[in-house]
Amino acid sequence: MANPDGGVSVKGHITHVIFDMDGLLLDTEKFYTEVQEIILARFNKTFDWSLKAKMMGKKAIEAARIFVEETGIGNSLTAEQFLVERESMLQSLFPTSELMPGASRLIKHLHAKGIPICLATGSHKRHFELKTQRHSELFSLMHHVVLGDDPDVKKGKPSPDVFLAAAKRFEGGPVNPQKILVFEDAPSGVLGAKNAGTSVVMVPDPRLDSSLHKDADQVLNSLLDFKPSEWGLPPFDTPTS
Ligand SMILES: O=P(O)(O)OC[C@@H](O)CO
Ligand SMILES: [Mg+2]
Repeated sequence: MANPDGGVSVKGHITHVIFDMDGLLLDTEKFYTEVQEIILARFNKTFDWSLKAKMMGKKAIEAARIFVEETGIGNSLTAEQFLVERESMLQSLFPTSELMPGASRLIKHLHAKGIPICLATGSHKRHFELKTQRHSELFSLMHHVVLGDDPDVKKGKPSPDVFLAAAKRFEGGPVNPQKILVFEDAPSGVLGAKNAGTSVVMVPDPRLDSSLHKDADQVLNSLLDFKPSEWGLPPFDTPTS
């Protein structure tokens, strides 16, 4: 559980780290929000953060079904049609993806200290490639990447599938989930990681209702605020650690 002051109540000796991608390492959630607002405007409806919270972190088709059902537009637009409609807009936005604050510093630090790191995202391969094309050097530091369309990921977050597949593929895996720390921004992702038995640091968008932080072991405003030593990980070399 998260402490109100953002402190750690569950300390563990972490040896491996799993990163979420969208909204955690890359500032891509804003693209989904933008295109969903455009589509809903056609139906004279508005997109809000309670719906956003239900969609984020999920596989594309799962999020699409939630979108058409919750907004009540399902009779006019199917989940499949919604995905087609948003695709051309997303394809032009994704290559402009930028890193979230502190993402590069943390990935490079853990890699330099020999901590095995990997990625576990709901994004499928085609979108992953578009989003990371300007950041291939950084993402190449990941030991492996598990994508939403991976055959081992039968169900998207909050199912533990993507995290269990990620834990299995580390050198000498499967790694004991108690030794793994997951970084997530989405409520479904935090729950998926807990369902896999790992510890979770949540870095939520400030617009997300704080009641949705409750399953995380630690809640931070930014990756820049992460203190590796609180989790038994090597500290940053700079004084800011
Ligand atoms: O699991 P992440 O990397 O957040 O990706 C999910 C994404 O498809 C949008 O929410
Ligand atoms: Mg995410």
